Amino acid sequence: MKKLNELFKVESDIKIESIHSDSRYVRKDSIFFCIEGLVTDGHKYVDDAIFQGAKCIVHSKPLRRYYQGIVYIQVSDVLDELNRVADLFYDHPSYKMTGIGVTGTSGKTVVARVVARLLGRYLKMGYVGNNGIEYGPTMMQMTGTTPDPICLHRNFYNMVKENVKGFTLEVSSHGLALKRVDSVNFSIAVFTNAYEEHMDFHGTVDNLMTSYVKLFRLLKEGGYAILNADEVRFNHYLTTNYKDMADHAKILTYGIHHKADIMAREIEYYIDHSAFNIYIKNHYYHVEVPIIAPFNISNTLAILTTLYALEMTPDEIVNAIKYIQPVEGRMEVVPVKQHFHIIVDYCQHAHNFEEVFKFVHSVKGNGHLIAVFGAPGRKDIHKRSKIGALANKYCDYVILTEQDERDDDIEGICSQIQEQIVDPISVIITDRRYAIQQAIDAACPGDVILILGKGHEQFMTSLVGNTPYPGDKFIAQEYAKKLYNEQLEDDM
Ligand SMILES: CC(=O)N[C@H]1[C@@H](OP(=O)(O)OP(=O)(O)OC[C@H]2O[C@@H](n3ccc(=O)[nH]c3=O)[C@H](O)[C@@H]2O)O[C@H](CO)[C@@H](O)[C@@H]1O[C@H](C)C(=O)N[C@@H](C)C(=O)N[C@H](CCC(=O)O)C(=O)O
Ligand SMILES: Nc1ncnc2c1ncn2[C@@H]1O[C@H](COP(=O)(O)OP(=O)(O)OP(=O)(O)O)[C@@H](O)[C@H]1O
Ligand SMILES: N[C@H](CCC[C@H](N)C(=O)O)C(=O)O
Repeated sequence: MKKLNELFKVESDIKIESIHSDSRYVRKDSIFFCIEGLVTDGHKYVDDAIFQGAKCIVHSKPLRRYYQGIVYIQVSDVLDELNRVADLFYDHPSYKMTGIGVTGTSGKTVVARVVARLLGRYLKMGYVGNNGIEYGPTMMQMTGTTPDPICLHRNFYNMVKENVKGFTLEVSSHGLALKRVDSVNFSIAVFTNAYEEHMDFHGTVDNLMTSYVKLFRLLKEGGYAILNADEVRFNHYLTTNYKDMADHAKILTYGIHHKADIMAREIEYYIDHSAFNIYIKNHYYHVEVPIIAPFNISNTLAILTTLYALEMTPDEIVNAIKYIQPVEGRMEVVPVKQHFHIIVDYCQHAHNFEEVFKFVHSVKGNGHLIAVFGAPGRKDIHKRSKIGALANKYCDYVILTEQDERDDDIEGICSQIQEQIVDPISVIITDRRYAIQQAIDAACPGDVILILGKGHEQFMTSLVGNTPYPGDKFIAQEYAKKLYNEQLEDDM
């Protein structure tokens, strides 16, 4: 809690209990920040906020009415002010911890989650990202990736109270563009990869790249920039658009194909693990990880390079590799007793589908590839035909199903995907649970079932909002177990 005159240059010393940018959550004795959004404008909700108990309004446009007893503060950029005040209100919490930001199109969750878990073996760590917010006993689900500054600093404040020493934060390109992390102190910034995605929001590749570069500008003086040597295009963009980065940050690189500080070579891929030689500066080791697919080797290198930046020795890093486990819903192999494989993955973009299909195709031997997936409603509609064409190229059987329908139409979405599927047998089973069960019923020894798109998520977004969903892994595992036991009984 702070007095208003500790947050702004004003006379009023009223005690501020909380800060908000959404009028629907405003509480008594609070500050309301009016944000101009893409859908609506926070300036419209000032009266609601005051009715709910706001005592101070921070705005950029003239307001319709001004009430007695309310402090109005007009600024040129409310988001900048929100960042400054959120950080100050919560006592600069991110400066009291080691902040590790992870950005890029794909792999943020894997890298941020595993780094937090590996470091969590030595000290208290926090994690904020697509799989939720986690520190000490706190575990919250989230629907997005990077929260707004108020949510971030409130959670950082609670982390400091819990004696958390460091955090990993997934920083989306949206989060960077919409100034969600402008007031966060980052000691390490990690880059995974850049694909031409989210164009509906960014408009151009240039805008997307500019967003990613911003994380490196936010690095504290002398912090570490961890770059993927295989991402030649982004590295070029970064060095031409942030020319003096090397004067402010220490740079470390990782790579599978290009020369880097930390490299993986002689990689062997299997359906349930990978083996490779790792080169850390002038040290060399042979390692095995229960992590699958080429992109996850790249993620593993990003993770290990982060440990290196935190001054772990090569021997300590190699020891830490033993504790790497797959992240929930990210190329997660579902343990079943049958002789087929089930993998759950959080494919979001067409390029994710391509890489996952390609990988499974290359390791599955003579088995069939059975895929269960759909596409979300009202989002990236061009993706539908692309993933249909990819399924046509790589799969043997395809079951199209629901995935976050919103106010769209599942049958319609599935049909748009199905139009591109000519060779493999494809069916539409809109009930996702039944679709997964059908795939398991159809599987023979050696086959691989890929259940894509929902990953770890335990909700389904429909017209009425999020409704509970047990999760792809749970449904698959339970059904495979039931089937196995029934077969055992039949055989007896
Ligand atoms: C494009 C985007 O990021 N939009 C976010 C943004 O919405 P917006 O700017 O359109 O806000 P708005 O709905 O127009 O409202 C404007 C302001 O009025 C306020 N308001 C609104 C209604 C009301 O009754 N009272 C009120 O005060 C809102 O709280 C807001 O401050 O601010 C909202 C409030 O914080 C977010 O909920 C919303 O995220 C939406 C749900 C979203 O889908 N975001 C996605 C695209 C996103 O950010 N995804 C990335 C990950 C992407 C990836 O890598 O896959 C992420 O980091 O989550
Ligand atoms: N390094 C990578 N390169 C390409 N694809 C990847 C990489 N890592 C993961 N993927 C694919 O992207 C999916 C999402 O991975 P992850 O959740 O780690 O990414 P993210 O950056 O957090 O994505 P989002 O912003 O959509 O939540 C995985 O399920 C996998 O299919
Ligand atoms: N199952 C979710 C995924 C959200 C992915 C998130 N990264 C984003 O796009 O904001 C949906 O399709 O709505």
